[in-house]
Amino acid sequence: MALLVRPISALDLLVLLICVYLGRLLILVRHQKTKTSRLSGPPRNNWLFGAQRYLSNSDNVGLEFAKWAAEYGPVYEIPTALGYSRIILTDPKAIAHFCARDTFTYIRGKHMKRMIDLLLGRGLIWADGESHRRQRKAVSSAFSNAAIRKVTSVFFDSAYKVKEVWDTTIDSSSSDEAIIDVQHWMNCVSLDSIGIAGFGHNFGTLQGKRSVVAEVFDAFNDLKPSILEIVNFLLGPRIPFLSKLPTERTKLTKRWNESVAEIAEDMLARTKQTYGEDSKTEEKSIIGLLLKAENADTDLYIYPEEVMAQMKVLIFAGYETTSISLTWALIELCKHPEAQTKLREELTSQFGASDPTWDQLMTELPYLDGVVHEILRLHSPVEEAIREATEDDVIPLSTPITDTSGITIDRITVAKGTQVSVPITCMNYLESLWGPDVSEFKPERWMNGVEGLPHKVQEVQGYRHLLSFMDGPRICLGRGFALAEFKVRVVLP
Ligand code: HEM
Repeated sequence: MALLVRPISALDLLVLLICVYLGRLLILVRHQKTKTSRLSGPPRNNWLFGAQRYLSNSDNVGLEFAKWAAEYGPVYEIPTALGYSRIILTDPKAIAHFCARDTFTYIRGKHMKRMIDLLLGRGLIWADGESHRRQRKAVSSAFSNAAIRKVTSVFFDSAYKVKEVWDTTIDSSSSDEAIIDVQHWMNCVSLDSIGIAGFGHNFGTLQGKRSVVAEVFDAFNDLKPSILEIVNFLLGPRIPFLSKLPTERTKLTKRWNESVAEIAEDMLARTKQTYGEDSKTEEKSIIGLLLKAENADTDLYIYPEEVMAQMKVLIFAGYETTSISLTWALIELCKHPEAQTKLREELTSQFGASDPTWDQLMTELPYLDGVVHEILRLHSPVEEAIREATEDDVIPLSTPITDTSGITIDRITVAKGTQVSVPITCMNYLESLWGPDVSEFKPERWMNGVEGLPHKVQEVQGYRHLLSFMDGPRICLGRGFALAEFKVRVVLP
């Protein structure tokens, strides 16, 4: 009997590969489902994208998560792409457990790390575990209170420059009105501040200088996502090669990398020249500390390729977060003239026409403090912290929940590979924590210190019981920098 053997075609190979991929996917999904607690959550209406398409079209993801928390309980799961799901934690004890294990048991997924690598290199935001600990130690002294105290004058200088431009615009307007693009100016303030205070480099955007870095950021924001990008965003975590597809975003990422690398190399060269090998000059700037760390004799060793990455991280992390918060501060103050009056009274009664020092800004202006924290609560620029479990884990809960089989549980099991998330903005919107006035702009709620906050809120760990800067090993490194800049900007509207 003759056996007909057909050569394997490319199509056969493709079908085989797809079958292997889907088979592996099924096994993984099954493994996670059997080892992870069965939690309630919104239904899976779309197998391909799960709830991600719905969330990416939402104006306020925090409110969506808060709505689901009210419906399904403080810990629930949402469907994600290709049959997977993500656990959402709003229970304070569960979040504390998660944050304490951040960078070791919970790390960013492979796809996210690849995207960070392309954009920022293998610096602090990319690193996990011991590598993260070492890098963080190397740069954290640059953000000490003593360091921020020294650069507060930079924030005042930038604030005065903006005030001057705005005064001129208003004075030269022929009518009673003048249109000011607040977001644009807040971007300039943030970029110039991080440049001067962080690296001694003046981007000069407040003086109207063109900055490629700012242009690339603007282009990123204006980018209308192509089909490829949407597919990469939604399916990339499960189909990693999608992040390699050439898109407009990858072109912009390349431009951003080149422009920052150019500035960074220039800064590195200048700083090395200024400090010199044996210079006794005190190192104040972030770049100075990074260079010090580049010397292998110190215990703060950072590899040369990480120095550049760290600089990208600082510009990236410090630029838009602060400018978004500053813009929201001005919007809320415009909507609440009574808050403006209270702020002015507090300032003029204590300091007249002079500028408060860093210490006074931090401790002697309770209403200003309330305004700043209320903005951070209502308009947190970072929406969610998503991680993947590197091992099976058990997360304890402060409030028992009922799983889908009707059993009451006071801890949940999480299988290796499961996505777990802290929905930062949602935590700030939960009526169950903050009370019925949760959506109101009320600086007064911060006036009696953290003891004045509702008891439930006090169960949340983190800076002032807010997760806007996250918590644990990845808590925002620049929070002191951001708060000082924020307060200076709000006292000089
Ligand atoms: C209002 C302003 C800011 C907010 C709300 C904010 C919030 C955050 C949050 C939530 C994270 C953690 C993200 C995650 O774990 O996924 C973070 C990380 C970080 N932030 Fe900020 N940030 C602000 C301003 C700044 C500024 C001005 C700088 C620097 C000058 C900065 C530097 C960093 C760095 C370096 C990290 C990474 C820390 C690590 O992975 O160890 N941030 N920030």
